[in-house]
Amino acid sequence: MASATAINLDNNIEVPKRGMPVTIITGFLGSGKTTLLNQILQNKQDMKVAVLVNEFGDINIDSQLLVSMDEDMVELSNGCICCTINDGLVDAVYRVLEREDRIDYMVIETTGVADPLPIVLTFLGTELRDLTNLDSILTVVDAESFDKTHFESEAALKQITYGDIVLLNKTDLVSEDKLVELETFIRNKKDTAKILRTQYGKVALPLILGVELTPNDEHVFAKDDHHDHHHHHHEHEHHHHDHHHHSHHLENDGFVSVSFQVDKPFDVNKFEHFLIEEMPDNVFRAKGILWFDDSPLRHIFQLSGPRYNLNADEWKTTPSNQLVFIGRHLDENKIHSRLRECLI
Ligand SMILES: Nc1nc2c(ncn2[C@@H]2O[C@H](COP(=O)(O)OP(=O)(O)OP(=O)(O)O)[C@@H](O)[C@H]2O)c(=O)[nH]1
Repeated sequence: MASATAINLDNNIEVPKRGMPVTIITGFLGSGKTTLLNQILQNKQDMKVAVLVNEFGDINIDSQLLVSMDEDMVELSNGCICCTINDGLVDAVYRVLEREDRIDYMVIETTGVADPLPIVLTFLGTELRDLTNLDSILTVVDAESFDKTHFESEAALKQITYGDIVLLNKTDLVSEDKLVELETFIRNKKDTAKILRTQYGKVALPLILGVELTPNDEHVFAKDDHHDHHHHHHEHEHHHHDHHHHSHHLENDGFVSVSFQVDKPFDVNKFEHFLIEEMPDNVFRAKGILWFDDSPLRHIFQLSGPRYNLNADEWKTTPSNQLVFIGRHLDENKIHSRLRECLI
């Protein structure tokens, strides 16, 4: 734990002087991590927050959906942060630390299929240990779709095990009984976790930032590290410039991503038909920024489990279509050909 005296910022978040405080946001696909990040950015007041976003997929959709893309924002490319030796992450953190303007806090959003341990060890077990102060690991849980099988994903369970704070999110979609059942499950996995119920990630920031909950000792974590990362066969080599490889990780509990990007608009009726009639069942998560020929607006598409929605806002870039689908055993050719049929 950091022992340094804390400075009190206007919004009462206690930020220690020693090392830049870092919060890691983890949580399964579609649980509400980006939504939480937007809550933080909207309520941070005068605090300067640097954001690192790591996405599973070849296109950065999340970073385009954050409320501010201003200068205090840094984007971490879709590289692999599944490994303990994690130069991309270390470099991105250095870029933040070396900035001339003041940065008070760093928040990292991990991909939904990531085990957070390698990221934690990057902060506690490298030279970053002296420059940063890992404040807490926040785990966002989708109260509607999480159940005891945790999506047959080892990563989903690890995310809970390493969470100092668990945000039980989407409480609007479930009964009190289900919430109590999930809280019991979470406590059984980690009895010290602070559980907070949330809707759309709304939570008072002093409850989640500057809380100094992560033990500042890599040995607490390192005992869990052996079987996961040293003996675990990586399908990909570290071709940091070869995006195609990164979209086909086999180590992500079988989850793969398929991306589609094209500079032509969709016909809205054809796309709706695709959405309702042709969306493969094994797509667990999809998101995109959509361009329809009959609309001057951009449409934000979100699909998570059984639910999807489309919201319109203004284009901030030249219109184009960008979509990412995530699931197990996805047929890339089929998804691409169906989408091409939706184009004008
Ligand atoms: N009903 C409901 N929907 C929510 C809530 N929080 C988030 N959502 C919706 O859930 C969907 C996924 O939210 P995101 O914040 O993008 O989830 P994520 O964890 O960043 O997803 P990945 O980037 O795929 O890992 C979006 O459509 C959100 O609007 C909530 O509390 N209630």
